[in-house]
Amino acid sequence: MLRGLMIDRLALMEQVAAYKWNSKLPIDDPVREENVLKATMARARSAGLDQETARRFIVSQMEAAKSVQRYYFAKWQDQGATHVTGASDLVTELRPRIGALSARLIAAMAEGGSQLEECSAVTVLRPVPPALSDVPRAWNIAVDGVLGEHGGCP
Ligand SMILES: C=C(O[C@@H]1C=C(C(=O)O)C=C[C@H]1O)C(=O)O
Repeated sequence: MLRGLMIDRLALMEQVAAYKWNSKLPIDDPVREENVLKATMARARSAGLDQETARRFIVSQMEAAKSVQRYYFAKWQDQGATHVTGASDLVTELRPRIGALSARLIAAMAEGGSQLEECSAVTVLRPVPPALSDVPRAWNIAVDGVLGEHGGCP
C-alpha cells in the first residue's frame, strides 16, 4: 500500500518535468513545497501521525520527486529536445493528483506506522520498482524518508 502510493507519486514526475520543460519553468517551487508541507502536517495531526515522522517523510518524497525531474531535464538537455509531448497541465491535472496521493500516503503512514519499525519493512520497500528503474537514486531518497532509523537492520 505505502510502497504502491510512493511509486504512483514518483511516477507522475516525468509528466511534471515535461510540463516544466515545455514551459521553461524551474524544477524547484518552494511556495508549492511549503503548501504541501503545511497540508501534510495538518493531515498528520488529524490522523494521529507523529509530526516529525510526517515532516521527514514528505520532505523526502519531495526531494525524490525533484531528483526524478532532474533526471528527465538532463536527458532532454542531452537530446536537445525543445518540446516534450504528452504533458498534462501542472495546475489543473498533475498537482491535484499529487495532492490526493500525498493525502493517501499520510493515511498509509498513520495506519502502517508500527510495521515500519520492523526490519522486514526494509526488505519490502528497498527494491527499486521496475517503473522507476531509470531513477534508482530517487527511489532511495524516498525510501530513506521512511526507514531512516533502520540503520542497524541487517
Ligand atoms: C512536483 C513538483 O515539483 C517539486 C516537488 C514538489 C512535490 O513533490 O510535491 C513540489 C514542488 C516542486 O518543488 C511540483 O512543482 O508540483
